[in-house]
Amino acid sequence: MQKNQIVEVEITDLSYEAMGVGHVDGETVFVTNALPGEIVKAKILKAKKNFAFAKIEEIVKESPDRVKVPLRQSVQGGLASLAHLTYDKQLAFKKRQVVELLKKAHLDDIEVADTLESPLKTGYRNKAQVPVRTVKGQLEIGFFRRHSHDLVPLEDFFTNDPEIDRVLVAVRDILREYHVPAYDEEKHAGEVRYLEVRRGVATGDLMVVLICLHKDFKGLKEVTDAISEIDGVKSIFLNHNPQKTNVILGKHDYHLWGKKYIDDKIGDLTFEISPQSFFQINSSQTPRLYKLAIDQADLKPSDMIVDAYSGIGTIGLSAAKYVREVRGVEVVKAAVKDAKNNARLNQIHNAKYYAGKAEELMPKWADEGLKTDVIFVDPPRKGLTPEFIDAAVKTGPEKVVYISCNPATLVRDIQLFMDQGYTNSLVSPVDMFPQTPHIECVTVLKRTN
Ligand SMILES: C[S@@+](CC[C@H](N)C(=O)[O-])C[C@H]1O[C@@H](n2cnc3c(N)ncnc32)[C@H](O)[C@@H]1O
Repeated sequence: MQKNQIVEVEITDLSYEAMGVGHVDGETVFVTNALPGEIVKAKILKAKKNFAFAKIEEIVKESPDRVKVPLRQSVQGGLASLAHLTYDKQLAFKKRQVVELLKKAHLDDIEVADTLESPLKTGYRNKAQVPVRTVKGQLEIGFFRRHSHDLVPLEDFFTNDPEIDRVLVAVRDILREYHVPAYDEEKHAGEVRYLEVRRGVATGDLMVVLICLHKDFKGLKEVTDAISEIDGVKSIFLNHNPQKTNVILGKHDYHLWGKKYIDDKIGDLTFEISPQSFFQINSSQTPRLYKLAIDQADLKPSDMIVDAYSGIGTIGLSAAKYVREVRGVEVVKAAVKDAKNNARLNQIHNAKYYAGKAEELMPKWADEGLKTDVIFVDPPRKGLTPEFIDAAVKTGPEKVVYISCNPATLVRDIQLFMDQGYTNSLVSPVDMFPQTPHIECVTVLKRTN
């Protein structure tokens, strides 16, 4: 296959990134937005030695599972790259990904539950970070076209809470009104790089974060005053990111107006969330995810539990009433401060949170002789480290409840726990990210000796 060649190809599978997979002359071709069962004419965009990437020119035979997507651009841009597949089939796709990863690791005897559907299928995101750039002489918000930094202007982001889109558009209009320059990546000049908006779904509180090249700019006071007038906005920050980087947030947040956090609820608990703290994105599904994890832990009043990768303490604090003691560890200091605060706010007195890397604190605790009954882990995509797993096992937990946002590292880590005498019989995918290929799972590892 060669660049710009048009090939006719039958799509036989979906890749983990939700690209249609087909074969031409024994070589694999990945076609954006194509679905299994379809025959498409596709244009080769990039050809490598044994495989190629392509985009659809014409659908010759359409899948009955194809959904006509209202926002085709955003789907192509990767914002919601599964949106062209019916929701039922999205759930089945996610389950199958987990089944196949387990099979590849020769762990076929572990059962995979049906993916737990999300109550909200669109408009579920309680946080958005969108790029700000100048397009045709005007400041725009939108998304970067796939594999590029070309901004496609957008007002309806499809998976965002519509209240968040309302505020994004209102802030965009204020920036235009006060002639604030958008960031220019090539010249490393201008001001606003990204807009972040977070919403406490239970309270309606909205936080706006202007992610900027400089700490201050001409008109910042007027812009802040105007944003504070937007209905529902309770908190405004400036995040300073002076680096030439693709990383969205800089290290420092400057409080501009209002509260220093927003409030939200999970179940009957209230949480204060500051700008850089992790909070589960899909508020409609989070209580169901935590319930599954806590039910599977089968907690006892005498239990000592660890909440590792604890964020603002949501899992440990949700479990605290069932157990004797909770100890949490989290690397982001502001999140640990939030966790301590949240324990106080909810009058929970048996939970302590510590700042540090889980792979460093867990070995320290194990060396100090800590004994645990249940360990909850909820790491980022790269999963756990062997050092963490060794130390966790040393504290003797009967169960390790693993919440994972990357099934590939989950399967790797299940094997590591199995090597240390733990068993696993069921992985439950939970759909936290409808319309995207991202997969969240919950599973429990049980000690056998
Ligand atoms: C997927 S989030 C889970 C947060 C929380 N359990 C929740 O449900 O909201 C992962 C968390 O791990 C934290 N983290 C990342 N690397 C870490 C490390 N090496 N040690 C401890 N925490 C870490 C991140 O800051 C983030 O808060």
